Amino acid sequence: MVGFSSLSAIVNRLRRIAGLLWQSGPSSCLGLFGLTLLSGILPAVQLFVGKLIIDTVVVAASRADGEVFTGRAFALVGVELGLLVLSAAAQMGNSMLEEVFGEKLTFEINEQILRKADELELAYFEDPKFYDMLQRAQREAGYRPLGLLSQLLNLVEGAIAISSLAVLLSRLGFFVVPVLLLTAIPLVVSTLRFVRTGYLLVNARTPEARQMSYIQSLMGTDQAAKEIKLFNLGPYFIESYRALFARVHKETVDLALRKGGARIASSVASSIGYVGLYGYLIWLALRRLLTIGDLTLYAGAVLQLNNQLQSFTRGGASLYKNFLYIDDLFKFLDLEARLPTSSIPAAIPEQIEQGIRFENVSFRYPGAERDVLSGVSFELTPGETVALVGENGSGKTTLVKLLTRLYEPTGGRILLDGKDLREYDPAHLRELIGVIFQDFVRFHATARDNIGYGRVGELADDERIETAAGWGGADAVISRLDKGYQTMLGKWFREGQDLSGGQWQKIALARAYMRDAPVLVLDEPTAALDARAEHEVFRKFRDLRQGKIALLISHRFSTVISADRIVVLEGGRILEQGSHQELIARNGRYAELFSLQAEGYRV
Ligand SMILES: Nc1ncnc2c1ncn2[C@@H]1O[C@H](COP(=O)(O)OP(=O)(O)OP(=O)(O)O)[C@@H](O)[C@H]1O
Repeated sequence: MVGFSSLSAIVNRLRRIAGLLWQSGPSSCLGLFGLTLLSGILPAVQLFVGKLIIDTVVVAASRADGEVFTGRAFALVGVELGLLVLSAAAQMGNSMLEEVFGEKLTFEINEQILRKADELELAYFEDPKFYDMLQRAQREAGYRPLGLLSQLLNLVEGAIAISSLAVLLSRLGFFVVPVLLLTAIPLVVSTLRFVRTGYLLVNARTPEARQMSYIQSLMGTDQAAKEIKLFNLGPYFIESYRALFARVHKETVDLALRKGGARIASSVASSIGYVGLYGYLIWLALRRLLTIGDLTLYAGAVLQLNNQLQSFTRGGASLYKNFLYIDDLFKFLDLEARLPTSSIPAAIPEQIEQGIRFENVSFRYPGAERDVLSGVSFELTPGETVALVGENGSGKTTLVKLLTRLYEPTGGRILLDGKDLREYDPAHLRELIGVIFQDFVRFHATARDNIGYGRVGELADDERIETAAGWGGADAVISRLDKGYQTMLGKWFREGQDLSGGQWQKIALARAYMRDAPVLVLDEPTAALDARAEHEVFRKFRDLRQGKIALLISHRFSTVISADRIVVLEGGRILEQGSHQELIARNGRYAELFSLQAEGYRV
């Protein structure tokens, strides 16, 4: 069967699920189990008391000393009432516990998903297959575990009820239970088969489901709303949504029709068994081999057993279904971080002495067909500002991703003070680097937190946050906000205030400075800033970079000029490097790009 190659795999899964349930609430688990046992036994006990009542009534009516029996009959009715109340209380307790426990369980699993997403490296987040897995895991976390739990309990309850009814019916004849079991087989087989088909279908169309949720999120958030309205894209996206739905819906209809047909056929088979046994009971009663009480008892028991078998099958199928789906969750939770790291990481240097050296570094994105960096060698020394320039797609940002160990070079190595970056703990290494990416994040959080996230351990340090804001030029932006640093930024949450592109960039820059790290990486840090703000940012940057390693990526030559050294990348290779004057004198690609830009300013 899908996903379960062996019995040991099933046992493993069961153990894992049991562990999850237990971890989420041991007392709830025990409570649910106890109530389930009770609910399982009660139907057979009720039937049996029912039989005793009828037999007692018959005796009371037919004998002279019937009064004794009448009292007994009423006492039994009292017992029956008690059983009914107990059964209702058990069911109520069960559903209450399930509701409360289910929420806790869902939370536990969602938290595990978040932890896993945090642990996995960037490469996963750039792979569509990862999103399929994540989508499946998140979809399942909401209700599968609870479904699984309640089905497991229902099944236990059903098994107890079936066994107790089987014991009752075995008094009638050894063949009764086997007949009912045999006629239930078609139902079991077809139900399990369709569960598997349904699962395969849902999994196969995860990409379509993701495309649909992408359209939903596009049309449901502020980021895209502007362009969607301006380009009148709404009807187009809605039409795409419809087309995707039509594709998946057709398959759903086909499956439902096939499922319906098979269900009718298997129901006929199980009805034949039930009706046959019912006829047999009538025949026994007519031959006075059964009392009226017996007839009522056995007829009820046959009917109940038949129903129980059907719901047991359906419950088993749902359990199997949840088992399959929950396997997707476990597959996601079992993903392993791919970054090779040393088991005994090297100590991060207190102060960087020699600097960072790229040695013949090559890189190819996972699944890509060509290298985006090849044979890149250059150095970054403390106290020096290096600017990376190059046309779009030449590999500048990729170099930063390698430096920050968001990716691993596919060839060559990067050394920090003579040691390969792989020898350091990635989290510790990243603490050395303050970085702003060109696609920085606009956190829908307070201005204070937006900056403080740069060093989350210092989130309570207002002074540090304000200093970083000053360095990034965000202080002036924040002073104009209604609630200053406490202002919620972005429009998603209550009282949120949105900022302009340049203002957001200043906040992100402050976040990078919050680190006060020995390595500063600024990838297009001023792309959204006006000329005055840009000038100010670089004036401050010159003061701040003292003694630090600073790597600057920019298309603006006004920014690049001030760097100590400029490295020109083209097609993933270093074309030339040197100071601005040296490169201009060389009259190569840098000089060409520089004069192109300078020409743009001439009138
Ligand atoms: N996650 C990715 N997966 C596959 N290819 C990628 C990925 N990110 C970037 N690339 C490719 O790698 C190349 C280098 O991209 P990179 O972002 O490093 O360029 P860049 O020099 O920073 O460009 P820009 O000046 O436009 O910011 C490009 O051809 C790009 O298509």
